[in-house]
Amino acid sequence: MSPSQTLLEKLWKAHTVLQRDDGTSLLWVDRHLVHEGSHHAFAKLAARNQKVSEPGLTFAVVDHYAPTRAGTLDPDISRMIRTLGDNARAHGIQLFDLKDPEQGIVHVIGPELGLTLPGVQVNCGDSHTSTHGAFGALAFGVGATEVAHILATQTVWQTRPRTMRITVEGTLGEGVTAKDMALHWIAKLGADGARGHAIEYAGSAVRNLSMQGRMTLCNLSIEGGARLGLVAPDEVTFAYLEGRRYAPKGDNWTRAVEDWAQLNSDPDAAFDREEHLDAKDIAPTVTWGTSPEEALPITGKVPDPNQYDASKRAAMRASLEYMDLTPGTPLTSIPVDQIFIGSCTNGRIEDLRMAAKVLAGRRARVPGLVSPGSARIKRQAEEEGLARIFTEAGLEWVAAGCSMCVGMNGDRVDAGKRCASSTNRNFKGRQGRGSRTHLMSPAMAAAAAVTGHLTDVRPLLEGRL
Ligand SMILES: CC(C)[C@H](C(=O)O)[C@@H](O)C(=O)O
Ligand code: SF4
Repeated sequence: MSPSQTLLEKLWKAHTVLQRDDGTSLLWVDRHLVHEGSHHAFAKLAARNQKVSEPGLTFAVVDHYAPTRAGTLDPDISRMIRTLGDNARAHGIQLFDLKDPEQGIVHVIGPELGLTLPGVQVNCGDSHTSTHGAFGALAFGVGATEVAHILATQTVWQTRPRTMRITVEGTLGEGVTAKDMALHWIAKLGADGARGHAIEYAGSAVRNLSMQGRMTLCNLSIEGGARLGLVAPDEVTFAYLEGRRYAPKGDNWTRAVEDWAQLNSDPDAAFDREEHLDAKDIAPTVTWGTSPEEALPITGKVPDPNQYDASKRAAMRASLEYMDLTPGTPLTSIPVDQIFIGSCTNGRIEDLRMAAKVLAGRRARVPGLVSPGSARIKRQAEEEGLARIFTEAGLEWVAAGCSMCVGMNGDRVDAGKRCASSTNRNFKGRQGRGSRTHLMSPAMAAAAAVTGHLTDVRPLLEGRL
């Protein structure tokens, strides 16, 4: 009998083509996803006169620069989009461009198309590739040099991360979501709390999450310093994938599900680290600073650096200054200028449903943008009447893409403005030079839209506000 293994160890072994003496493994890549940022890698390939070795396993997606409104494109933006298309056509790669009915953010459409499956290795030149781990896929972001290596060989050299398990037991309260679970653990362990580790999420609170919630959780693994996130596949995973365009069909489906059901950590497998959380301790959480770890329950106050460890004070003061916040201010008194709902973190149908539940029959006091994660989600939200709820509330309903998560397509937050955002990064200038970002769930962003300041969504959901 082989010794007990964690899910990561099983996946790693299954993809190892060869191992170097220093412990680095050459891994086989089953799905290589490329977005506009791949142009450096394609240029490297061209300079060496190399071809893409597995064009059938490579998929190109326009997302970072995707315009979300009609109108003339900035020449630099259209050049980025055109370059991706040219590279895809030159190498015979399937392209999901702006006109494709399946267009969207790479980490949203991979799962929607059934390209992301349990047990496969997914790589992309993008840190939030960790999202796909929600399916029990070995999925991690790589840099430009590695993208070129994968294009040329369909393999990547990688050191195996250490293993870590975060177990969350219990039931999340009303209005508390996977986003809050993620911000909660990152606040507790720190933005590099999981550095060098692959996190497997387990426990009843994780099992009870939908695939959308699991994707949100795995997406944010990176913001806590982890290399990747994983959730062992189960019935919820299989139900999500069945019938998807690239998912196995017929007998292959039946056989695949039998195999996938084996993809879990053995009961007595040892992890390098274990963390345990209780779902009932998790409140709707918002960030107040410029790192995802600078997060607190919405019922809290802007922290006073003097009450924290000396090693933290300088960074906290810098965050407070950038965010223009005073210690002791209740978080719910912080006014916002605008809101954004979207991104690969929280731009899926369930996220939009939650936000719409808060906004239904209400008016937003501040402007805001709602950008679905994909064209498919956009159609679904329109059919379900969610889009109408957003526009009737006074928010702008736009096309799919990374949009205001990173502002590369021109959807930016102006300098000095404060945005309640369903995204994953609140770094200085992330949503535009001088912009101030408060991260939260889509429901919480919707609540902030209704009141014009950071707000606990729970009374709104209960109809008490
Ligand atoms: C532009 C891209 C490479 C980047 C990433 O790696 O994640 C972006 O998607 C982000 O979220 O910051
Ligand atoms: S939506 Fe944001 S986090 Fe996700 S890939 Fe795009 S820029 Fe990165």
